[in-house]
Amino acid sequence: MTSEHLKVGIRIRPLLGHEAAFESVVSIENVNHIQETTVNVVDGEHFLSSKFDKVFPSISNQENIFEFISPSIQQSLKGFNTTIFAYGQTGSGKTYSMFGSNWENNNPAPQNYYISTNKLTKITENHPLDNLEGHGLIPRSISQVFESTSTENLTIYTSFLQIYNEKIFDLLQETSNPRPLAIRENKMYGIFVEGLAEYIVENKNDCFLLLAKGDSNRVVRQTKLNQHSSRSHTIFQMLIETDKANKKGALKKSKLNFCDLAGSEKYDKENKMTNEHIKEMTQINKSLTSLGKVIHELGRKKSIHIPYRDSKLTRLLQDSLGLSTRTILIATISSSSSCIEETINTLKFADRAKQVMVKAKKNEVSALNNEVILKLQREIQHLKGLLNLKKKGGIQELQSQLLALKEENKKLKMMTVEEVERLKMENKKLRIELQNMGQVKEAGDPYYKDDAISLNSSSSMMRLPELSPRIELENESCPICLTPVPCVHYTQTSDMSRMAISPALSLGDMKERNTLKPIMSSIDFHKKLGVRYRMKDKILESNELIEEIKERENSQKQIRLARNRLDRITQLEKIKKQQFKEELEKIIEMKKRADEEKKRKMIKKSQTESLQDLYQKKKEKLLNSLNTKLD
Ligand SMILES: Nc1ncnc2c1ncn2[C@@H]1O[C@H](COP(=O)(O)OP(=O)(O)OP(=O)(O)O)[C@@H](O)[C@H]1O
Repeated sequence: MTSEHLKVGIRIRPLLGHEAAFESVVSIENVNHIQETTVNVVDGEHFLSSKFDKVFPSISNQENIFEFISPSIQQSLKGFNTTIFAYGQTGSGKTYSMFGSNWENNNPAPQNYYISTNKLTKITENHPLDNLEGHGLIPRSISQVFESTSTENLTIYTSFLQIYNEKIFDLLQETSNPRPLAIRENKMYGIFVEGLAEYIVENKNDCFLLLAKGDSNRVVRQTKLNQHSSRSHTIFQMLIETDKANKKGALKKSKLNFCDLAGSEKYDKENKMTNEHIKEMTQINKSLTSLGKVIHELGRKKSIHIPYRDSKLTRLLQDSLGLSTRTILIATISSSSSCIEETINTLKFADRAKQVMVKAKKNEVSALNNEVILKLQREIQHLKGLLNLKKKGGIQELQSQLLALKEENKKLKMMTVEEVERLKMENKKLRIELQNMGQVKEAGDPYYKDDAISLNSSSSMMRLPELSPRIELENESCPICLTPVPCVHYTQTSDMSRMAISPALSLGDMKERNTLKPIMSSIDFHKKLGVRYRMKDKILESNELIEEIKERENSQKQIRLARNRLDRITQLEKIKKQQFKEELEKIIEMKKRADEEKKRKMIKKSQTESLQDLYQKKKEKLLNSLNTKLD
């Protein structure tokens, strides 16, 4: 384990057209391409001079910046986790540095670079992916990963996410109605995003496609300082796993993260900002403040509490900040006097970041580690089971696999490194076989029906086995992320009675994107990438997701039925209660009326009696008076 400072490079952006009226306030000491390490920001009111690992003048090109991070990319292939950050004010050149001009404005409008037909033809005819000039750090790193090592014995998983308004979204999803994903943590995987698609990539073209796909899904908006300002933080990750053990019998595993942060922004008093824009700005500034606090704490010699949980960004990057990860910060600044305060703030942040110590260590695990072997065996069991089910629909076959696996477990203690490698290779082979099967609709395949609806003629999306009609689809929630469909895992089709699932990226969808044509031109659009999803307690393969979904759907159906029954009983109870209440009210009313009647009768009776009494008395009185007169 080696202890080192977080590496910080400062990139100065040249003055752009809209800054022509302003002067440059940023200067560098020792202006030559090797020793530039001190940057000065000076005007009548401000003075700041700070030293960093490297300061790139505005004339630097993408190659110069890449040279700064390239050794760390190489290290990531040796098992070191590596994170590259771009931090800076909005419009200062973060996305330009990370992605490069080739990738600018994918969203929403095509970039001039590509519309220029001469250039387009030229780029397309030659090797478009080798046109390094317009590539930033991410595409250059991808090229380095694939060019500097044989990937035959590597498995590389790629994911791409954005954090927008404190919610995490998978940028490699099919749906137009994305749903937020949750951060989870467990012993097996550390911190991870549940249900995030991790595509298996075999070459740089696969990676470029994913990068382009994700980039086109990113939220952008026009700000005062940037016409296409990124409004979300993005993390593009390559998870590199070796399939072959090294001389010491160890397998390596490393994460390569590229984090393009959204730019901090000040309230624009001149132009009225929409509520949505203000909300975005507040969330961006808040999460950048959290990042600043975490960096500040990490930079202190004795820190009691590091507030990783204050924002999704810091929580996600928890194991990439200050722990066992090589971290490089590229802080981008504008040299314009109009941005001086923001530039000073960025440099102060970068200054704090350089105090952070990281303890980079190789992520190696012995190939003979029981957990590794068991995990591989379990995966093979899963994959074989899925293949058998697909090929024969044979449960018996699956059971015999299980027996064989138990036998294998007995031999666990006697395993050799070669045998573990064989397991890894078998694992990879099975996954590819399974992946290929997913593309083709096979005759006699129990999962596919001839009349299954076509989702997209150019797409090779996998379909769910035909399910019973699902008319209440709109209210359905996804069994994976438990949010209403459509979501990352489910794509809603036009036919409301069926559902489609897209476990692998449909590259066919990319075909029509004008902006990406030069990059896409040499790519096999019908290729299908394998994908896995990390869940709370396991990893799901693309095909396995179908089983999982069926299972969850079944239990969800049971829950729904039970809920319906309960609802009906409650409803009945309510009706009965109402009826009882009405009956009771009727009886009370009747009793009241009877009482009144009785009373009335009694009154009448007493009135009649008193009348009779009076009559009797009068009669007697009259008789008496008559008798008296007669006497
Ligand atoms: N080093 C550079 N040389 C030439 N142009 C640059 C450079 N850096 C940035 N630009 C240009 O400046 C503009 C803004 O750059 P960019 O979009 O990369 O900024 P950002 O920091 O990512 O902004 P936001 O945070 O708003 O997304 C773009 O038009 C880009 O082409």
